[in-house]
Amino acid sequence: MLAAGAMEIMRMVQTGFQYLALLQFTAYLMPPHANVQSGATYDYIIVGAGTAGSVIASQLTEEAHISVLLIEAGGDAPLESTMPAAVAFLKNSSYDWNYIAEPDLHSNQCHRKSSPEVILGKMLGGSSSLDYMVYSRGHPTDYDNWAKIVKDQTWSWENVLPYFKKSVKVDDENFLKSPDTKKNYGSGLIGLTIDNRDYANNLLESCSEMGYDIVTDPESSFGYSKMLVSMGEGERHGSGIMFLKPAKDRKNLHVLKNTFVTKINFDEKRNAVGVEALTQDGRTLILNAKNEVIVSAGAINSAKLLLLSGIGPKKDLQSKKIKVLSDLPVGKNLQDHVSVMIPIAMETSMEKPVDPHVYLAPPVIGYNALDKSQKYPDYETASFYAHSRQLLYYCAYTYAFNYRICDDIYMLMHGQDDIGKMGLMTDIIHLNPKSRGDVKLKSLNPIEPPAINVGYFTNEDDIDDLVKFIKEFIPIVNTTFFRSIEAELVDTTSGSCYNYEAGSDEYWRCYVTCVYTGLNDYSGTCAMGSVVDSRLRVYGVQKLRVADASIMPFITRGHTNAPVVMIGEKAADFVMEDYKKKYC
Ligand SMILES: Cc1cc2nc3c(=O)[nH]c(=O)nc-3n(C[C@H](O)[C@H](O)[C@H](O)COP(=O)(O)OP(=O)(O)OC[C@H]3O[C@@H](n4cnc5c(N)ncnc54)[C@H](O)[C@@H]3O)c2cc1C
Repeated sequence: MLAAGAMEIMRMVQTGFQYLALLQFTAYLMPPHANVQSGATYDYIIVGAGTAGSVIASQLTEEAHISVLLIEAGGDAPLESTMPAAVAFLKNSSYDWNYIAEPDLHSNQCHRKSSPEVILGKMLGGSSSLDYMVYSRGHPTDYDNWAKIVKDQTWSWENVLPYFKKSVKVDDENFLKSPDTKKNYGSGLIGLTIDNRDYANNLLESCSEMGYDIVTDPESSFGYSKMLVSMGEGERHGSGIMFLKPAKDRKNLHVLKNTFVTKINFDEKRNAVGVEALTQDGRTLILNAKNEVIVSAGAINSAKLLLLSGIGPKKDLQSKKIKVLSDLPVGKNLQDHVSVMIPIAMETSMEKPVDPHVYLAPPVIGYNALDKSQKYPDYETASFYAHSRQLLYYCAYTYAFNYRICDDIYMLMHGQDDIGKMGLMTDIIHLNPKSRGDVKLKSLNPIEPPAINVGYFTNEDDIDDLVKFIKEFIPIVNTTFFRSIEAELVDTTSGSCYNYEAGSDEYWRCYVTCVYTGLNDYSGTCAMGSVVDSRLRVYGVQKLRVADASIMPFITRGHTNAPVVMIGEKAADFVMEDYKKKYC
């Protein structure tokens, strides 16, 4: 069992990292743990020091007279979270919430478990400390659609673009000189790096041969390019370090680490007045917010906390005997991107030593639509060159497919000699899935994980769409470069789809429901327009905002980290504007 061996190695490396964490290499990059007593009062309490929470805390504490308590269930982000090549190791560690979803419709076919893993960062920086760092903003129409939902222009593309620009910088003269970068980048804290390794050029030539545009800026609506990743000087630029490091010595920022918020407290007029939290050593703290509580616990845990606090669907809350403060569809509308892997076996090549400061594999990204006259893309291709041995790790560990499938892929990719082969692994990603899941409470015990129904393929149109996207992509193996190296598509289903004629729609439908993966871009559970208004205030109560991936009414046509940073920046502005109206 090759894949089982690869998993053992992954676990051993993780154990090594656990020991390294005892040395606290990253502590100097983050704010210290605050000494906070039960009963203490702050101007604002932020729940979750993740992607959005770190941005908001950093922006609010720029005003020295505003006190902020930032409460995070995890601790400091560890050394491996800063190293781009170690990106995969944090999954299933103590820095992940390690949630398991309810069984879904198809996972039992080719995955090791019949329930998908739900990966979420549990540390300063949250999921931005363990994500794959692909920088993408989504398409302008995403935000114009959000604006339509709330019937005002607060979230139109025109009004979110300045916030995207504000948080990032690109130190690459050639990239910025190109006409299609459209002056879309600013001089913010998060560095962005274009991976310029030559490997990618052959694939880009093949895309051009297929008639697709080659662009410099992956943020162009359509086209294929080298990937932009949230990295600077060879290190991950996640929200935790990039936003909290500059704020770490501020006297008005108090960070409670390893502390789990269990409930939002309200007064009799439904004003949020603070939270209850559980410390690592089992103490319960009652903490007060003079102005507001801001929930930034991510799409799964924000929904859970609101439900525990009496904000959610009346019927569900009453069935759990929770007093209903506001009857809202909290937890509904859960969305994620789903991808299907397409490996292509390529030329023989030597493995290169791993450099921890280089992105794990040279990547190419493409945005495409079946209808070429359409203004927005409906699928993305994220392609990585990797050695067959690396692919074994992706298959078994990252994608959690069953060992039989991973062993077969490895044998097909690796070939007969000891050197092994390079492969091109492409994730075909549905950018606008119709399927929806939900988050519900399993019990009243706040420590117990919620019931997460990821909902993949509950709308079968998503399967049909993916079949069409795959069929449009795979002729790439017939382009000049891939023909010259005798590249071959690898059947990853390990016999599961042999009942169907290879290449038929039925075959590809079987393929899709075998080797799909959710991308952990969870969003939509406290959606704007149904749970929060366009200034992210929760309907039916006062002094409570939600600001994180949960507020997206529709998932963006790209990945979700950059949009969440933008949401954090905008939320901080809303809070400051309201503060100034009240006090200035
Ligand atoms: C494995 C993986 C790979 C990804 N790859 C990419 C990518 O390449 N590109 C991209 O753009 N996006 C990617 N994403 C998605 C992106 O990282 C997330 O959408 C985004 O970071 C979510 O931000 P957030 O603020 O909503 O939540 P988070 O960043 O998850 O922050 C929530 C924080 O709240 C804390 N918290 C939760 N509950 C409580 C509580 N009760 N009390 C106290 N604290 C609490 C959590 O510990 C966490 O720190 C990936 C995600 C994952 C998991």
